[in-house]
Amino acid sequence: MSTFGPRNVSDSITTMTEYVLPTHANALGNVFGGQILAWIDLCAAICAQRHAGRLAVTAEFDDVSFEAPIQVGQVVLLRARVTAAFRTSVEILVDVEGEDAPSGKRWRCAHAFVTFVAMQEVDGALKPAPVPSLVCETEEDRALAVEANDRRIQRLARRKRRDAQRSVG
Ligand SMILES: CCCCCCCCCCCCCCCC(=O)SCCNC(=O)CCNC(=O)[C@H](O)C(C)(C)COP(=O)(O)OP(=O)(O)OC[C@H]1O[C@@H](n2cnc3c(N)ncnc32)[C@H](O)[C@@H]1OP(=O)(O)O
Repeated sequence: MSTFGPRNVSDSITTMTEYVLPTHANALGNVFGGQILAWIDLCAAICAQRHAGRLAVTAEFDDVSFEAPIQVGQVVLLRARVTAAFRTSVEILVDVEGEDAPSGKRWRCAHAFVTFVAMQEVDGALKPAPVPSLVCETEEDRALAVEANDRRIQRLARRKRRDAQRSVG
């Protein structure tokens, strides 16, 4: 059972804006995929912790594909939302867009589903802790929550297969 009351999807929506500097970019002048993943992780972590009311750690990143590049001098916009809350874990969707600030032009760059697990300290060690349930406010929220259940089933099946392979090896 959750130690906190239910929370709305809108309570934890998190946005971040980053300016792409030369230190973020590869030799082509495009932002590194790994840098985008780091920003996704941070944005999702803030969102998960806002929902959970606790520290939360990254458990799994689902597949991420980079649909269009973002270049030095352009802007990266990230928006994270909770799509589903389970017992101790939440699924977060992060959408990433590029923006050319002077013209206002925006384009879709990437999206990722990331699972975070809420943690609490027990006898000096961090252990998974219950998260509040999620209140869907819109039709889109409800659709994402249904799809999140399917993704969770697949994710946990993958985890089981990995664990089984490790115990054999
Ligand atoms: C007090 C200290 C103050 C410190 C003040 C510092 C403040 C500043 C903090 C900044 C924070 C920023 C955070 C950024 C984000 C990181 O960078 S976090 C760093 C990277 N991540 C990690 O190091 C996590 C390492 N992994 C682990 O610790 C453990 O595997 C986990 C994720 C806690 C899971 O532990 P476990 O023993 O397997 O737990 P288990 O009970 O089996 O499962 C718990 C839940 O995890 C889910 N789960 C586990 N593995 C998976 C998986 N692969 N896929 C999906 N779900 C999974 C389970 O389904 C379950 O969910 P529920 O069904 O309960 O909803």
